[in-house]
Amino acid sequence: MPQIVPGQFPGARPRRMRRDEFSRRLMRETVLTVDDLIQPLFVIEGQGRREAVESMPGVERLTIDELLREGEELARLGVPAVALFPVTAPEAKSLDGAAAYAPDGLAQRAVRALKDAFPQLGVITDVALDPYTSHGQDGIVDADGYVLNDETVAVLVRQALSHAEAGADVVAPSDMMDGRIGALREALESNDFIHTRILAYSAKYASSYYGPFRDAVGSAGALGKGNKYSYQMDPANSDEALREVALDLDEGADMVMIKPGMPYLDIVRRVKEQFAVPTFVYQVSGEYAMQMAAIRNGWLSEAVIAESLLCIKRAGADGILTYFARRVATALRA
Ligand SMILES: NCc1[nH]cc(CCC(=O)O)c1CC(=O)O
Ligand SMILES: [Mg+2]
Repeated sequence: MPQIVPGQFPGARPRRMRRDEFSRRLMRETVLTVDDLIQPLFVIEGQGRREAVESMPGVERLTIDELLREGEELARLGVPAVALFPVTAPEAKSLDGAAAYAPDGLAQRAVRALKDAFPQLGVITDVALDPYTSHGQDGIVDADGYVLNDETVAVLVRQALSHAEAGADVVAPSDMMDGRIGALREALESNDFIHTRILAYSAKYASSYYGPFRDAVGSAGALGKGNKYSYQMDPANSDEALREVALDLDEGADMVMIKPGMPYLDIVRRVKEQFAVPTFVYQVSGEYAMQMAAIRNGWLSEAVIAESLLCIKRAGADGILTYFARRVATALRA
């Protein structure tokens, strides 16, 4: 079909297809649906309480009974899964993060309660030690504060097994230790948790967009001026992400994740093109905070929410962890 008509201006009219809604709809390549959404939720001890997270307007920390209300609504809306992030009281934190694998810990109780009440709602748990360590790092540290790899992986294995025991459908290591996917897979297999999926935070960058999350789980104070540069990736790198993803897939990951989202969509595209595996993106707390701040100031329209998620999907994401999940699912159902 000749597109350019020689000697005529304009030579082609791509606007023809954009003229009417019917042809815009027919040529639309990407559609955001409820099936693409995962809702992260913060869990606290207690009963009948919701605490606002100041740097994340509209996001609350929930006691388990309130978590069940939220789970009911998300299940009703058809959101496929939630990702749980427990908040540990300062007195329960320790150097070795041992509270992470307590069989009756907050995370483990939250998983049990959700799976009992809403078996069809997928439950994803966070495998990492930062909510449980007194120094706010994702692992065990040596005398110089360096996060020890293999010692940390041993604890992550105990933590993941306690989540699987509680009924978690998916364990999601967000720590970036080397070799942890292989260790988790082997431990799950040899303990008969053959159905437990692993969502690997494979390319997790040392990002300043995590600030509001650290406020939400209370790891910001513990971490202080510390940073996570010795295990999370340098935002300058892209080839390194491909290597991390390749290793995690070899070690037995079912799904891989890139985090944060919007500033890292080139990574999402490279990963999806190279590996063609289930690829997830975390639209992180800072991305949420930025958009909410601008919307609340009247500087941006709330249409940016759906646009940002659509663009993440267009880049190659099969699913998105987003604090907007419930809001978007509600709008999509309307
Ligand atoms: N294991 C820690 C963890 N798990 C998820 C997030 C960030 C999520 C967000 O910002 O929304 C972080 C923060 C960090 O690495 O310091
Ligand atoms: Mg790795």
